[in-house]
Amino acid sequence: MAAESGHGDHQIDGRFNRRAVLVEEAQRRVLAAAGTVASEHVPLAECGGRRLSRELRATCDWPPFARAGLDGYAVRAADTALASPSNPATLRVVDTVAAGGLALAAVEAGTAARVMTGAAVPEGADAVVMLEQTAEAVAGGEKAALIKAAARPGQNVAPRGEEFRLGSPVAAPGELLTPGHAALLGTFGYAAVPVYKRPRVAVFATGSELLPVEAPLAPGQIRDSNSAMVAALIRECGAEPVLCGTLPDELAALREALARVSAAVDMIITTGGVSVGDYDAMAELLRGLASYSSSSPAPAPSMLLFNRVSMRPGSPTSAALLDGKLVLALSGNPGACFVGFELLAAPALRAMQGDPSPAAQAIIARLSSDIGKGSPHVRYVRAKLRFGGDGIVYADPLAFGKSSMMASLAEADGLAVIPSGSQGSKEGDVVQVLLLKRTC
Ligand SMILES: Nc1nc2c(c(=O)[nH]1)N[C@H]1C(S)=C(S)[C@@H](COP(=O)(O)OP(=O)(O)OC[C@H]3O[C@@H](n4cnc5c(N)ncnc54)[C@H](O)[C@@H]3O)O[C@H]1N2
Ligand code: MOO
Ligand SMILES: [Mg+2]
Repeated sequence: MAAESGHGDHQIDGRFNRRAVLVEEAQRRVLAAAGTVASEHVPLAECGGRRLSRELRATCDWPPFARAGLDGYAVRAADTALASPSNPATLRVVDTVAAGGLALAAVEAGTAARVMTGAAVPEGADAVVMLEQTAEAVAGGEKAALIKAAARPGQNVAPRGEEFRLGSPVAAPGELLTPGHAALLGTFGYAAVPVYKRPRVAVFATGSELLPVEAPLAPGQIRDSNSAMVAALIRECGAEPVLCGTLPDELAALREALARVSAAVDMIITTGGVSVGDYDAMAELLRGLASYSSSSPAPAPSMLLFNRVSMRPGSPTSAALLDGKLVLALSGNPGACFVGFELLAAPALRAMQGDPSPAAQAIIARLSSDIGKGSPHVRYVRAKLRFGGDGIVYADPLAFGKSSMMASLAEADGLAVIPSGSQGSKEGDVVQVLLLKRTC
């Protein structure tokens, strides 16, 4: 092992030789390494929450025919120009059209067709008068309708192509499909929908102190809570966690477990073991890699992307490519693990599914209390958002927000971004808040 100079003779393994990158640079490197996953077809009824992998267009005009918006009579508006309750227009009824049916007769001057909501408006008619403004009658021995209100041309008729023209775009690649999209795609006959596959993400919790969740506590040990948290976060990003359990703080065990799962997943997330402790084995594994270089012409299959990020919590968060697979090594501290996921893993997972704007959504809010101390690193403070009666959104910083703490994680709906600097932020300051509950 190469000796490090200037740190005392017991520091022989370079574990302190870590250069911090800015959050934006870390995000850029991870996104560049993430790529996109392959696509697949899913049944229409299962497309909600998936991301479309290619543009879909209207396969016909929509509506495909002039459509009655109400139950009533299809008329020529001109025939009703003078109609009123006291002076109704009397029109001979030439046909009755159910939704799904077609009129056999056209509506000519002096005639009308009874139509149901959703029926094709017969040729010749240009308006529909609602049934409530009509009465049935007999005129000259034939069925007639009394029209008691003047109709405007086009009234209660949805013209062909009003919403979509054949070939016009319906949904763009990367769009997160909603129930509304399902309706549109069904309308245009897309029984199977091309979507990005759900990225498969291996999750390892490293730490010899970790017990399975179902185990009773033992002295000095804790249950692995990161695996379940990260799995839930992965699902929120539309990806599929592959839970790989816990690993001891041993380099060989880590190396072997990661290599074994690598081919079966699109990304690997580990938690723990990334700091400078004697048993921080992920850090040791990553130290063996060549470092990222912006000037290298092509990425090497295995390289360290970064092993320190200028942020709190989560400064030891690391990322690498191992045999071409993106590995995000999050901190073991639950708060830092959560923040590292939101800032680095979540955008990568969204980008892998074609999301054109994968960064966290942010709003501007007013801090409701001081974030006392300054920091050389940008800080992400768990906060609860609140709508003040004054129309302003407030960010209430939550108690128990330290990196090692969990109590505020469940409650937080945003991360208030406190810029680096000597001051911290004060009550009333306007800050950016990254939203944890995405709406699009
Ligand atoms: N001398 C220094 N010590 C530390 C530094 C430093 O710069 N110098 N950095 C601190 C910071 S900041 C962080 S963050 C942590 C990062 O620690 P690791 O990522 O190495 O994580 P571990 O050491 O494995 O564990 C930390 C903590 O989290 C608990 N943990 C771990 N895994 C889980 C899990 N799956 N579920 C629940 N809790 C977990 C673990 O028991 C520890 O308490 O390092 C600081 N130290
Ligand atoms: O960077 Mo660590 O995550 O503060 O505690
Ligand atoms: Mg550690």
